[in-house]
Amino acid sequence: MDVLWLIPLLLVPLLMWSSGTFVFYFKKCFYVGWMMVLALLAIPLCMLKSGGRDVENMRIIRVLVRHVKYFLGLRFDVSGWEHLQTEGPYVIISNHQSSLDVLGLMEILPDRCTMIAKKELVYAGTVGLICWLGGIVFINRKKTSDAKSVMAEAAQTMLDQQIRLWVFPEGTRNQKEDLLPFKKGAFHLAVQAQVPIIPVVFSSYRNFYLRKEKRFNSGTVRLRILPKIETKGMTSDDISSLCDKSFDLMQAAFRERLRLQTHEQRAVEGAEHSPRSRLLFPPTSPSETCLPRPPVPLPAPPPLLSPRFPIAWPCHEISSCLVDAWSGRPLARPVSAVCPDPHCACSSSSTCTTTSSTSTSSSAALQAVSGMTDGRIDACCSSCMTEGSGHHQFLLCFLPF
Ligand SMILES: CCCCCCCCCCCCCC(=O)SCCNC(=O)CCNC(=O)[C@H](O)C(C)(C)COP(=O)(O)OP(=O)(O)OC[C@H]1O[C@@H](n2cnc3c(N)ncnc32)[C@H](O)[C@@H]1OP(=O)(O)O
Ligand SMILES: CCCCCCCC/C=C\CCCCCCCC(=O)OC[C@@H](O)COP(=O)(O)O
Repeated sequence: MDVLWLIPLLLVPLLMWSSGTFVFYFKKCFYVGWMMVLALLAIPLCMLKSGGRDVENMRIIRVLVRHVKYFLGLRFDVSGWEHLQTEGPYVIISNHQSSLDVLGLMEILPDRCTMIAKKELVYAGTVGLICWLGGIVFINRKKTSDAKSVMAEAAQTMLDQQIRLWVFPEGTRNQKEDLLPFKKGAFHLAVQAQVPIIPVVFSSYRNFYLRKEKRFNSGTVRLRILPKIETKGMTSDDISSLCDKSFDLMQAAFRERLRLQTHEQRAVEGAEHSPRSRLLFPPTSPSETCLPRPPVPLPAPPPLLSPRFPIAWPCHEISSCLVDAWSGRPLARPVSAVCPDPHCACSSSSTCTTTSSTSTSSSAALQAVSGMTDGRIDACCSSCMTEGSGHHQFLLCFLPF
């Protein structure tokens, strides 16, 4: 009889190992259940600390939620911290893909910051109660006039109590490849309070989380905090342009990251198909460069296949040639220069050559175009093009020392 209890214990790891769909539901249920438990723990702590609804309770919630990412196999890589070093109140806006956004939000949540949320959330059991205790402002999205007056009140409270507010201007969850058009509330809020807006872009979750396909793997979310947008002196006439400007900035950052993710995914898939050679493949379409490129050999990845190895991309497609696959940071700068290599066959039918040494002529070429001196040219010739003058140009990856 005792042995029967072992069956579900064995079954769960077996299903986790064999079924992606099971992993998806298991992780989702765990997430919701565990957040409910954490909220239950947080309620008495918040009551003891503040005696009721208070934005300071967000500190407790933040501390309690920070470890949840480890259970779900998620990493958060944050850039632009300096943009959050702003005194006083401000409005943070970010894209909204899933309830998992709460984990990223808690990674960077500044002090005295709470959120605007749909009113339905207040009924979400212990989570609803903890949201209320954390000072979350609930709005009725179906009644614009109500939402407007609640937000006008929130603008005043921001100033009176030095509070920061986090708004999801898409107004709903969105897992498409592009952001949804922004609602105007966040911008009215910032202009009414005359406080800056700090945009935060979450990278697409599609590499690890696909709701429709029922996939929930491990993955890294990149959070990019963008420079603040001032609203001092703006009036309601400026709302539309402020909204458009914010949207354009965030959309550009989201798309740029998505492009990198696509390359990363392709490179990883490529590496999986060719584990011994670890080669990167030329661009997908021959028209992307003027000549076929040789595959660029990658250094051996460390044991256990950590993705921390440089990947060479077609330089002309993105703003950096070599990207650290782990952090996404550029390792090298692409520079357009007249080809310094006398053997470079950019002009004719054969392939572009690559060079990994610093030759005098290439240094001179680099200095001429970029003023950079201390560095090494690597993985050169990602694309070559013939200029009107007949000079053959190509892109160099410049690795600063
Ligand atoms: C331990 C456990 C821990 C748990 C932790 C939990 C953390 C929880 C995190 C929770 C995360 C939860 C996350 C969530 O729950 S996300 C869902 C809830 N959040 C939102 O919906 C926020 C974004 N929405 C908006 O801002 C909308 O604009 C609102 C809802 C306000 C109106 O919606 P509507 O659809 O109507 O939008 P519209 O933009 O077409 O506007 C229509 C007109 O109104 C004008 N207008 C708009 N606003 C204002 C204003 N303030 N003052 C004056 N005027 C204003 C506007 O200019 C336009 O006029 P015009 O320009 O066309 O003439
Ligand atoms: C009485 C029990 C009710 C159970 C309800 C479970 C509620 C979820 C519980 C735990 C999840 C953890 C934190 C959730 C906070 C995230 C809120 C969220 O992401 O709401 C979605 C909202 O932004 C947009 O809603 P729609 O996409 O328009 O829809």
